[in-house]
Amino acid sequence: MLALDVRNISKNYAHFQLKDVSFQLEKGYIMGFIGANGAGKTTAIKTILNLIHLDSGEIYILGKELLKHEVELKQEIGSAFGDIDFYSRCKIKALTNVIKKFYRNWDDEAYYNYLKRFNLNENKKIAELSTGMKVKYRLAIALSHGAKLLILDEPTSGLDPVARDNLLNIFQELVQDGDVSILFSTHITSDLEKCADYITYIHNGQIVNSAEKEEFIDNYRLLNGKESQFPLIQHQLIAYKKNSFGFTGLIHTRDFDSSLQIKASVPSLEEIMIYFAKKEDLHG
Ligand SMILES: Nc1ncnc2c1ncn2[C@@H]1O[C@H](COP(=O)(O)OP(=O)(O)OP(=O)(O)O)[C@@H](O)[C@H]1O
Repeated sequence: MLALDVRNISKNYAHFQLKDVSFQLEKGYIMGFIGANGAGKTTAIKTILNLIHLDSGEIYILGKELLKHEVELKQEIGSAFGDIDFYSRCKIKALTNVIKKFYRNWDDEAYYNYLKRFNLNENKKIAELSTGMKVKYRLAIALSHGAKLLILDEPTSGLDPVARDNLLNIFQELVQDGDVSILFSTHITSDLEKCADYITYIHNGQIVNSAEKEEFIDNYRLLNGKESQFPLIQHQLIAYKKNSFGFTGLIHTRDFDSSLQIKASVPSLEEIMIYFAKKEDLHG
């Protein structure tokens, strides 16, 4: 079953378009949503939460159409949106007492377990929470109302390496039973290498690729060739950099002719992103 099915969504802003974005997340898995600054991650995430209206397309969550079942689905979605900084003078305890009234499946026992686990003191004011504590508080809320789909915009940014590692471990634990699914955006590709099952890559408002992580990476090869080899392959390269020995370039695996004897390796996610950004510089 699909936890999330995004079908051909589009959104037009004056200077940016989300163009025909489609991707699917299977129930019980973690999907990393990547792309450069301004690529459209937050815009796409906001449409999935129906915080902004679509111009076209459809979104299905846990098999139900978002627009038709929004109230019901909001019970099943845990997100890290809604700025809690607004309630800075409020204590965790007081804010939770307000929030929990919105959720029919609220589970106090689970909530207190998460507070304990995340080392959160409910007598602290929101203003007293560090970035990492705020992420954990939001997660505690999402997990205590029985959310089946977590949609998180850069949950690990601003966390120190230890806190990040802890959070990624929690993500992995959450999906273990197959009931919870997670979509999270990030710029930190090592997060994805550690815990994402699927990767969706958005570039200039369009999906470049959405696939299982190993398959995603296997779509590309990083070439390291001599100057004399460059003309043989230049037109197949997604992007390249020249250096004093020759060139390095990214290519779709399907376009690579291994008989050319050019050294090829499997790129990292970071390298894939860097070369896609470079493509703009090369082709305008
Ligand atoms: N309300 C809005 N009105 C007009 N343009 C907008 C609006 N919100 C976002 N945009 C534009 O949409 C584009 C994509 O922004 P978005 O925040 O979705 O990118 P992002 O991938 O999340 O970037 P980052 O990694 O920097 O957070 C940007 O060019 C931005 O200026």
